[in-house]
Order: sequence, then structure tokens, then C-alpha cells
Amino acid sequence: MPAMVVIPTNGRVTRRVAVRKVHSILSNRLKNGEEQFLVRWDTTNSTNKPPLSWHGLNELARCLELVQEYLEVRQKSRKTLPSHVQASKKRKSPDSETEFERQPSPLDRRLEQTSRTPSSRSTSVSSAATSSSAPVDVYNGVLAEDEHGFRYCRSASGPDVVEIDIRNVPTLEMLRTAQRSKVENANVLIRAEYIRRLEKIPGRRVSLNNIYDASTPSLRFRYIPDYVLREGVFRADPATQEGCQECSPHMGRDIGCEYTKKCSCLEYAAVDVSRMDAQMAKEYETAKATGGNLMGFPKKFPYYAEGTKIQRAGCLVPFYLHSRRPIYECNDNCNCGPRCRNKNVQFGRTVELEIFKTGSGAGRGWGLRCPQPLHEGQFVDTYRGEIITDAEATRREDAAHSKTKASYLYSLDKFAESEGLAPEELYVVDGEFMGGPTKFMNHSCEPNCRQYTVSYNKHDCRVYDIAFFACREIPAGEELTFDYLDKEDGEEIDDPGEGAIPCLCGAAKCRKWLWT
Ligand SMILES: C[S@@+](CC[C@H](N)C(=O)[O-])C[C@H]1O[C@@H](n2cnc3c(N)ncnc32)[C@H](O)[C@@H]1O
Repeated sequence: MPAMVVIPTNGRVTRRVAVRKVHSILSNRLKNGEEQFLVRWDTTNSTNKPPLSWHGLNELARCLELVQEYLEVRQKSRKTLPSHVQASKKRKSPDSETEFERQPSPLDRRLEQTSRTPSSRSTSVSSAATSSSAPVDVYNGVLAEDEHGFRYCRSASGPDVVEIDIRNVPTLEMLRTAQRSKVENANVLIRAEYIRRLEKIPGRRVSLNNIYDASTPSLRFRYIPDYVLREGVFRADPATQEGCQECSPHMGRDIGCEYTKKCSCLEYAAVDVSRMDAQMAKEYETAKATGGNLMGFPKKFPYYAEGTKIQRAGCLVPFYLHSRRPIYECNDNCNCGPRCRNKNVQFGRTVELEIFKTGSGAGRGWGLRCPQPLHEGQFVDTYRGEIITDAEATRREDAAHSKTKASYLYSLDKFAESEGLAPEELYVVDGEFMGGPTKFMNHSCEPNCRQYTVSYNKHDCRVYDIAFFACREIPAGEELTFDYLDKEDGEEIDDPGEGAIPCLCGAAKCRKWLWT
């Protein structure tokens, strides 16, 4: 059942609009001091006269996404409006549409004229406005309520209906009014809604900070705790998720599976040559040369244990930090217990994060930072999103017509070479429309974080986690960045390609372009 739709506001009753019937928002105005938005309603047939009606923010509380999209377009078009539409700079932000000098377009004049003659009928414009001064509230329809009590506008015609052709909307008059009408309350509500959603993210607090303008990141973006698998994407059968069985069942944060040398989760982990005697080192060299089994050799554990270097507990050890080796964590099927120190990323984020506006001077849009200092090797968060096929990723990239799209796409290609996977067999994570706060991590040519492959199932070479770790000590409040290119030192770098985005990371060794 839908939530209650009638809410009392200042003694009045407000009905929410039927969100699913809303097509888009086309304009804004102030009426009696209230910020209102012109809603275009969906129709079953294509028509040049779809129903349109003006509604206040109380009624639109459930379609703030559309209000935000409209405001973004309005903001962009403000810069490109012809001068005769732009507000005179001499006048100071009038609060009401009656406060500025009007220069009605022919259509506006007609609307105005017909609204004064209720009985007149016109093929394109008619009106039932009872007062000549009353602004028109509904076009091409009449207000109605659906079966749940939500308000909408349905198509109607007749002498009482003001008609308008959608091709003329917004009219010049509407554009002028819109440009001069404040939208402060809308911006405040949009920001509050975004913060409400951030508060629902599991784990430590994620906050929003923008000292530069009234904008808020898109409400279209959905925060999700785990990957969303799209068509044609499959995870390996959970039965293949082998757990280590020969490890002791009481592994804790201070001791881990590697001491048994039999941990099958660490089977593919890096071998720790420093813990071998001469005999074992010889056997290891032979096994390596002949492709033999490396089980039984001591393995390098990815994370520092509790109690050894207390400051660094859970941080990546330098060997992993400075390599591109995948990290294999223990999983639910392991014998080692829930607190095994070889479990870290799977417990999720443990640091606070802040999404912040970098400012027009910086030019990187929104960014991410941590209000507390981070240690070298400390886990920050994973990258989340929809997992799509390689073909779907190509389709989305082509449809986007912009290099920006590529910066949200991560190919899960870590095991492509070792497992002989063809490019078209690979999956891609798209974090543009749904994901986590790491969506806001910008690129730097001298980054303070790096992305690592973390797997919980060595038999699934196509679905694994991408986890960000601090690659050096990071002071509180420093922007968290990583290198979008992520090449090995000395590895050849391709040309950035046509339409490449200039890099604004500001690093001394900046490569000047964003390789997306
Ligand atoms: C994954 S998003 C990061 C969040 C983004 N800044 C935002 O406001 O939503 C990647 C996009 O951010 C911008 N960006 C990231 N790093 C940048 C950099 N070093 N210089 C310029 N733009 C950058 C580019 O537009 C890029 O396509």
C-alpha cells in the first residue's frame, strides 16, 4: 500500500502527486510566495496537448529527482538564454511574477486574452480562468485523484479547459518567470533528501559538504550495499566457494590461517620466501619451475595482525600494497571462524567518508575525503555498481557520447590472462547509476589510494571485489584519489584518444589528460 498521501501543512491539506504518472517538470514560478513547478503528465497516446499543471513542493515531495533534473537543465540554460529572455541585471531578485516587467510573447498574449473571456473558444487556446489576474494552473486537462488518493492531471477538453501546445512550452513568459523565481526551498529539500539517503548507508557515517553552491549530487543515483547483477551475468555457484578446512577453528584477529601452511584460501597467495629454510626454498624453486603444487609453503598474509603493530591492524602489508596481486580472503565456508584475520574487506567500510564539492577553481565536480587520518594500507571502501556484460558496457559507452561514461566502468579483467578469458567474456562494473560513495573518487596522477582485487572464491574468476586502500599515510580531510590508468611502473601508456578529458589533479607529475 502506498504511504499516506494527505499531510496537513499550516492548517491546509496537501495531496502528493501520483509520481508514476509524472512525465517531467517543465518550468517553475512563485505563486503567493510558494515555489511551484509545472508538471507534464504522462499520456497513453502521443499528443501535442498533454495535461500540464502547477504544483507546490509539498505535493512534489516524492518526485524531487525530477525537480532536480529540471533545475540542472534550468541552471545550464540560464547561461545560454538569449538576452531578451534573460533577467535584467538592474532588478534585484523579485520574489513574485508580478514584480517584473513583462514582455509577453504572442502566445502569452493570447493566453492572457483568452483567460479574460471564459466563454470564448479557440482551437489552440481556451480558458476557464475565472479571474483575469489569476495565473493559469492547469492546461489541457483537469485535476483528478487516483485510486490511492494521489493527485494527477488527466486529459480533458471543453470550454473550461485552457489548451496549450506542448511545442510552445515553456513559453517565453514562462522562461522569464522561471529565471526570476527563486528555487531555494527546492534546493533545500533536494539536499535534505540526499542526506536522508546517505544516512541509510550501512556502516560509518557518510556526509555531504558543499560550501560553493546550492547543488546536490543526483538523486537518481541509488546507494546499494552489494553488486546488482544484470542480464547475462552470473556468479559462480556458491557450492564452488571452497572454504579452508584444515585450519584451526579459533583463528582470531591476532592469528591467521597462514600458520597452518595448509590454508586452501591462501593457496594462491604470495609465497613468503623469508620464512623458508634452505631446504624448503629449494623445494619451492623446483615446484615453481615445474608448475607443481605450492600448498604447504608459507604464504604471505595480506593484512597486519592485531597486536603486532597495533596502529596498523588490518592494514595491507607492504608486499601486497606495492604489488598487484589479488587478495584471497577467507569466506563463510571456512573452518577458521568468523574473526579470522584473513577477513577484512568483506566486513565493509569502517572509516567515515565525506562527499564534497571540489569548487569551480578545482573543476573536478564532487570528490571524496575522510574526516579522519588514514594509515598506509588502510581499507577505505569497495567500488559497487551494476555488473553488466562487456557488450552491454560497450553499448552504454557508445550511447553516452562522452568520455565521462568510461570513468564509471571497471572491467573485471584481473584473471583474464591467467584463466584465458576472451574480452567478450568479461564482466564490467558500472557505478554511474547505482553504487557506493567511491563513485565520487576522482583521479590523480599522484594518488593517495589504489584499487585492489579481493576475491572470496578462487573458482570465480569473473566476479570479485574492487577495494580501495590508502597507499600512503593520508591526513584528515585530504581528497581521496586513485589513478584511473593504474599502469605498472614503466608500462607503456596509450594515447589518451579523441575527446579526452583534461586532467585537473594539480599533481606536479600530472599527465595532463584523464585516461578514462
Ligand atoms: C567517477 S567520477 C568522479 C566523481 C565526479 N567528480 C562527480 O562529480 O561526480 C569521474 C569524473 O570526475 C571528473 N574527474 C575525476 N578526476 C578528475 C581530474 N583529475 N581532472 C578532471 N576531472 C576529473 C571527470 O569528469 C570524470 O569523468
